[in-house]
Amino acid sequence: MVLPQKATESLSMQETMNMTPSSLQENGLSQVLSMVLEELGLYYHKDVNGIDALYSLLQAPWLQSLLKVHNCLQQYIQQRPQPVLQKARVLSSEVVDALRESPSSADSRELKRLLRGPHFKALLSAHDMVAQKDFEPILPPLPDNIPDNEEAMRIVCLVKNKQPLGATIKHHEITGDIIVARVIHGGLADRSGLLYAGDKLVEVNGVSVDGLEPEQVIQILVESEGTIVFKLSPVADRSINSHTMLFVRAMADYWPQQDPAIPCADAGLPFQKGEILQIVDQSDSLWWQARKASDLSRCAGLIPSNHLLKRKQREFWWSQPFMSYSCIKASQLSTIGEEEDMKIEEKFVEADEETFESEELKGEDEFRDKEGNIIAGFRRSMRLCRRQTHSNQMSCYSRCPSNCYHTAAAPYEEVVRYQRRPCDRHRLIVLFGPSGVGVNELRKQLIGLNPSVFQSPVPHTTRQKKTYEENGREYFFVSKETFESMVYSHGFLEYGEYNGHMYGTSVEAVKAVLDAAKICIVDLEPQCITGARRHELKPYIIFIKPPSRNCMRQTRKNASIFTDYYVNMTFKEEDFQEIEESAKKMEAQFSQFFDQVVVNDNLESATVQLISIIRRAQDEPQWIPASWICLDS
Ligand SMILES: Nc1ncnc2c1ncn2[C@@H]1O[C@H](COP(=O)(O)OP(=O)(O)OP(=O)(O)O)[C@@H](O)[C@H]1O
Repeated sequence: MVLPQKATESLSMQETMNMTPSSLQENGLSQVLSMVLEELGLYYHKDVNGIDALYSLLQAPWLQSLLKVHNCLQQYIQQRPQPVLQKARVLSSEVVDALRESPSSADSRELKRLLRGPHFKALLSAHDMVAQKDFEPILPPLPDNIPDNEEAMRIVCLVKNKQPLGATIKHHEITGDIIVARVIHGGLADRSGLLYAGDKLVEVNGVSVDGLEPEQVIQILVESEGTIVFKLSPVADRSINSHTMLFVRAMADYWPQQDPAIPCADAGLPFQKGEILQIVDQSDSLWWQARKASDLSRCAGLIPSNHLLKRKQREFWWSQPFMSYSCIKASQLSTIGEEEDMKIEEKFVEADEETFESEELKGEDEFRDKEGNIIAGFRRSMRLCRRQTHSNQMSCYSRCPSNCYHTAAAPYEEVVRYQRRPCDRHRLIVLFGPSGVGVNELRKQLIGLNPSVFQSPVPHTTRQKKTYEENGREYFFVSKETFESMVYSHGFLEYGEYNGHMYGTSVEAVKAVLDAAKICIVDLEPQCITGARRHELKPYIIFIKPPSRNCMRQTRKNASIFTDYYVNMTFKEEDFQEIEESAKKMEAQFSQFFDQVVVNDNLESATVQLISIIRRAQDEPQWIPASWICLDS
């Protein structure tokens, strides 16, 4: 790396710090940057932590170019540029004509290509419109009957178009005057820059609002066409809105039209769990303004503040009649009583719990790669343990059949855009879905197709090692005490008991896969998702959704369902029904955690889709909880 020479005329770091903002602007940021670089040069050989990275960043050509652009723009901000000509578009066409007739060269060809580009043409057209002050719409002249003593009044003319005005009004609590309650960020009133929250409304289109109700004023606004003229008494102490931009993930649904408490339902922003919102105004402690990250061009809408939405959730939860139900039915889980009613066809292989762990079944219980090596994480006992735990834990007492609120959970989760660097661990990939939808099959497909990229963690168990097993291959075989101490230290993503033995997927086993630079794929029960949402794993959660009933009938003709007591049992209508119902409940309860949803219709296409989603999850920017980044640093 070439270090800069210390110029004799440069300022020291201390002098740089002492520069006033105006002197900084005069000297230009790039000059300051070169001074910082020189100063860093002095420390370069002193082995100061992180100096190499900072040095290369400051020297980066893109940063230098950006600074040049910044300096040029800075000049224009101060000078208020005047257009040199008003018909740049015409001039550009003339230049293209002239170039056509002149001898061809590489430069002339490039210039022609640039000038004929649609973006460049549009830019010149925009330039001409600004230069000619060709602004639409033309506002009418101010009324000339404004009394001289009304200098404290402001007359605002807004041209009504199809958009709403973007402001709400209300009675002042003490004076009873009609005042602007709030101006919606990005709406017509906000963009005009002429209406502020707290302004007192005096007249609308020449009609005095004195003694009118806000609804009557709104009626005048609704009925007026074209221009609306407001006469306002400006608010004395206008609060400067700092407009802190914050992105959050909605952890609950909100429907303004169903909320009687919202100040203006039409100004509300409906949202669903999992949607990313940009909060643009938090100046009101009860009603924030936000817009959806998926459509930042729209004007903002009202949403309940964190505190208010939490209160609403609690109130809603308590207002529901009590009823217990299992949020997610343990699919295909049969009690002994139910089993008696089941018609067992001859071809089914019946197996008891012991048989599942017996030597005879070990072959079909295992999943091997092309070389015949065992691939961990697909053992039947582990899956049965999960199912039993699932059935024991998932009996969720809820008062809201369609929407199981966690009253203590925050309704918004702050998120940031995260781009994994190539040197970072891969993100953990979590697949989940109703039992029987094909989560394991898809996991198998992914690992089978590319075992050097995808891997599942090796689970832990307290059961005895069999003669053909190896510690760390099928399972990590540990004592009950070790297992329990791992449970107490939150060392498991999921764990449970089956047939008197403990089974679990440890965080360390997942980290071991990630540390080997592989992509770790786990199949988790939904109730384990919150526990898996850790900064060091940065899980990317994919919900595997069943296709339509018809599609399941068609595609699962030769598929066999995995039950506690039977292997190779074909799907029945009630199995499909249970899968559908479980999926609906999972979506209602956990959709706020979904990063993606994949419909498992055709196995091949669902696998291809998953591979592409996983690649994007690792290589492209994604929204993740801000706390994961804070904890990282
Ligand atoms: N898209 C598909 N088309 C056809 N068959 C499928 C498809 N996806 C899965 N299957 C089959 O459906 C059956 C159940 O799948 P799988 O065992 O993966 O379910 P699961 O979601 O892991 O549930 P469980 O853990 O209860 O077994 C298997 O026989 C599997 O091969």
